[in-house]
Amino acid sequence: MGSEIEEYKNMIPVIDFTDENLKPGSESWVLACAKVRYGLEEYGCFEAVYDEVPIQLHNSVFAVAKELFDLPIETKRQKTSDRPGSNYVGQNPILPLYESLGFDNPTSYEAAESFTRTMWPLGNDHFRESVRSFSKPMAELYEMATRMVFESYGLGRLHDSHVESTFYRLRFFKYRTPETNETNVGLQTHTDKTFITILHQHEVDGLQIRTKDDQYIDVKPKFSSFLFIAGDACMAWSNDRIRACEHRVILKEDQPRYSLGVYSLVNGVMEVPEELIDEEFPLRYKPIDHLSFLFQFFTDDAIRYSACPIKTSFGV
Ligand SMILES: O=C(O)CCC(=O)C(=O)O
Ligand SMILES: [Fe+2]
Repeated sequence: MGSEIEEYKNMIPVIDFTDENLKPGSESWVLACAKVRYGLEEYGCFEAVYDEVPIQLHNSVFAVAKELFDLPIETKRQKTSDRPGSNYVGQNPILPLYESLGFDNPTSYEAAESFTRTMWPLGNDHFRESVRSFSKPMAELYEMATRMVFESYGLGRLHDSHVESTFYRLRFFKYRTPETNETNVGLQTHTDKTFITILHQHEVDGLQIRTKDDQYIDVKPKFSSFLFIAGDACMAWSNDRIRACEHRVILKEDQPRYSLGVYSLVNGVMEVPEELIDEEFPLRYKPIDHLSFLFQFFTDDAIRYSACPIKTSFGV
């Protein structure tokens, strides 16, 4: 196993979740757990290949994403919620190319229908069902991959309760093409405030990951590939063993870019598991209330613009 891990040094690991031999406890499972952990500790991410999203579904979810962004701005602004970070973002002079919109619990019929009706008062079954069909395999991928993360630290016993307290948020992203003399930065380098984000790109590339030694690696769009990214909450849960993935979007092509993010957010309070505390990693976080962290991040500029918001909120 050691030598197989060696092969993954200096590149973002790729794990094939479609592999039939990938059953919990099998040799390939144990190897995949090691790769997942290596990817998250070294880069804050890994690439998951998962063909439960066939190309037809990939195409239809991006076709409806385009339909969504083609709606008038006033319609997109109708999406409001008291949950932090779930409103429409766009026409922001600091991020002129970027627009983003989404909703919580995308696998649920009621939640998907309610969002769809906010956007299309007469309904849009194709939108609702494409989004639900895409979100279901994303939830499966999330459960399998987080099981590997937990098991790689000997914390398999905590995984079921993690999944029970997790909910998902689906967000659609659009970047228009820059005009002459305009910036080509779609999104500045940042970490996500999520536990995990699963990113999926369509045709036009632009996503880049920042490495520990300040290099940027391009992540190419592939229809059956998903980038599994650790957010600030995962970093804190792991007591800083896992890096929150720093990433950005740079527009290089003369076409609008679409992408999708499936966010995982955790209800209730997470504590750093005692197995992750030792001399090298003494306890670095108080119990973390993820949703109150999100609320603080979006309402308190002192936290939002601090060097590491989750440490400002919950560091010991
Ligand atoms: O568009 C992408 O691929 C990434 C979007 C992103 O990083 C974000 O919205 O936090
Ligand atoms: Fe992000």
